[in-house]
Amino acid sequence: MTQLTLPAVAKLNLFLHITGRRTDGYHNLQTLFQLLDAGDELTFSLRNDDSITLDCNNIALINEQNLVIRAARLLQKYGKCTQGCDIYLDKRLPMGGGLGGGSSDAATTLLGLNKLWQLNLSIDTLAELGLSLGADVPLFVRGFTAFAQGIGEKLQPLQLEEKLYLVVTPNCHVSTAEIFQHPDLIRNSTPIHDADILTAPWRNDCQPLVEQLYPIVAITLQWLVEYAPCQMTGTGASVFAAFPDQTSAQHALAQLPPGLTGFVARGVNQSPIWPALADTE
Ligand SMILES: C[C@@](CO)(OP(=O)(O)O)[C@H](O)COP(=O)(O)OP(=O)(O)OC[C@H]1O[C@@H](n2ccc(N)nc2=O)[C@H](O)[C@@H]1O
Ligand SMILES: Nc1ncnc2c1ncn2[C@@H]1O[C@H](COP(=O)(O)OP(=O)(O)O)[C@@H](O)[C@H]1O
Repeated sequence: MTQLTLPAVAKLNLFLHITGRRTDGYHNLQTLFQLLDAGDELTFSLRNDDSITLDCNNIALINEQNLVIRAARLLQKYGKCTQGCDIYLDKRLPMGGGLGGGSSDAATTLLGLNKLWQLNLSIDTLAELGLSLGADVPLFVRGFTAFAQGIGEKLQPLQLEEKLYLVVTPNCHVSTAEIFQHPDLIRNSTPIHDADILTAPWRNDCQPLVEQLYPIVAITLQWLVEYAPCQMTGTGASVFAAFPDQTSAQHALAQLPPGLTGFVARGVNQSPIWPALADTE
């Protein structure tokens, strides 16, 4: 095999409760990660030398800081690999939207190059490598909808109803680091017990602060709530609501006010990367 094309799906945080702050500045949280069937796509092509290159439909993303490049270099070093690759990233997800696009791209890179370079590293090893790139990366390496604790890396798979979601992104970029550093962030929520995950009230502790700092997020939620109960995902700025069917979701999408972008996607319990990887066997 010399070439591989794989999806890098988005996630929603159906709830996000922040239960404390660790001494290293990271926050302990409890969150319900819902994978979606929509996202970016990456193509990996084997090279004869050890160079790693990135091309992308968004030229602003072609740089050494891209999580795709960082994941590829990390894996090449860890796996003592003498091969390189050319990577093409088809960026489709909004960035800085709390949809985990960068983390998902990194995870797909780890999984894809593990296969292309025939490193045979375990999923546990890839998840651990991924955690050094970002708190969300292990979720996408494992590729299942999950209840997460710790800083987001302690994952417990969950089977949820695979609902249809409308995801709406206002034209603003929310920095995850800015929100977690803010003095007004709610960071003392009472932890919920595993048994109460599906019944406890679902809310996002970052949402009140983000609505205050970025009024456009509050305005977007006010628009969406006219159609269905809605919430913010991650540290924003994207918001989402579940719809009973394609017709009603597409109808709301068609009414989007100027300045907002959106897409409809289905929640999935397992990432489509698993069947895609299996097809390459
Ligand atoms: C909080 C979540 C919920 O999904 O937000 P989103 O990024 O999706 O919006 C994620 O876990 C984020 O994951 P990720 O985006 O990979 O975070 P990282 O790069 O590791 O960290 C970005 C910044 O957020 C802070 N951070 C992140 C995760 C966490 N549990 N506590 C934190 O305090 C870190 O201090 C860091 O400055
Ligand atoms: N492959 C990538 N895709 C998107 N963003 C990336 C990528 N690599 C690095 N980044 C950086 O990470 C930031 C947050 O990206 P993203 O994962 O889309 O947001 P979030 O963590 O809010 O879901 C971007 O603004 C960008 O600077």
